Amino acid sequence: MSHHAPALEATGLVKRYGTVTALAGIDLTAAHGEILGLLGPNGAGKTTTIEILTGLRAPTEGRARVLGLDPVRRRAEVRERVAVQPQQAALFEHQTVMETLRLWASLHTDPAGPEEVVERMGLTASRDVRVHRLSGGQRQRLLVGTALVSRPELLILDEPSTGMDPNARLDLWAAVRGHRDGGGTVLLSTHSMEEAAELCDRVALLDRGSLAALGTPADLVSRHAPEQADRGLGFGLEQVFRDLTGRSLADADTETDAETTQETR
Ligand SMILES: Nc1ncnc2c1ncn2[C@@H]1O[C@H](COP(=O)(O)OP(=O)(O)OP(=O)(O)O)[C@@H](O)[C@H]1O
Repeated sequence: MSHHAPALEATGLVKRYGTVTALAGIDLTAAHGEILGLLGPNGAGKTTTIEILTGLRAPTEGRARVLGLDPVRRRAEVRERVAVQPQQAALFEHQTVMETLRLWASLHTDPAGPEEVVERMGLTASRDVRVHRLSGGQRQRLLVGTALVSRPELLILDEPSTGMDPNARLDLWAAVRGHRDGGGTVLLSTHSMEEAAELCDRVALLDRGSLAALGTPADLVSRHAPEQADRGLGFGLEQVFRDLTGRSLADADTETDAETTQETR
């Protein structure tokens, strides 16, 4: 096992779709046991980065490694050790929360117990509820739970808190921290500066396919926006992004708030 390699490593990643440059040369690493956030507005290249790291797409140029493995060539091994939060379509609408988690557990040799996962995701009260009756935020948490069932060394989440109300978000954050505290590594994308500031050990600020900055939230704020330090790190990160790119993350965040209202029904 190549445990000395970083948990993930991207070197000079470029991705072009015809004339569109989605990634313009990104360098990233995450250490084992770290929560690394990809923070950027819509179209910054977060999903493309994740798709390359999970082997769904090959980069146009550059190199990606997860747990020391080439995600395209060593796909089978990567799939055993890396879990990606699945899409909504991976859920069966007529199954209950527990049935869903048991089904996912049955696909792995040494799964986490569904009971433990349901509790970690704050879904105990909904354990016997069918998927089609769950709120948007509950479905999201169930999807993250299905990824946790495999006890992955690396957990990859693409905008996991979309559609969640503030309490659901706290449950999600606790589960993500729990995974890290158990030795796992987490890569997550977000367009919420608050989520990046509260949850991530280090944050990569992505803007139009380029890395604007990479560091701990506290370091980024003290280096680029020290005058904002006492207004909170989330606010500070917004200012860092604005200073470095001349644009705002907040526009993207308004969209999250609109989605969040769907949770209450
Ligand atoms: N299959 C594709 N064909 C053409 N262009 C694409 C394709 N996928 C992504 N792009 C473009 O690449 C850029 C980066 O997109 P990407 O989805 O990685 O951004 P993102 O940061 O994840 O944004 P979002 O929050 O909207 O998902 C965008 O300009 C997007 O339009």
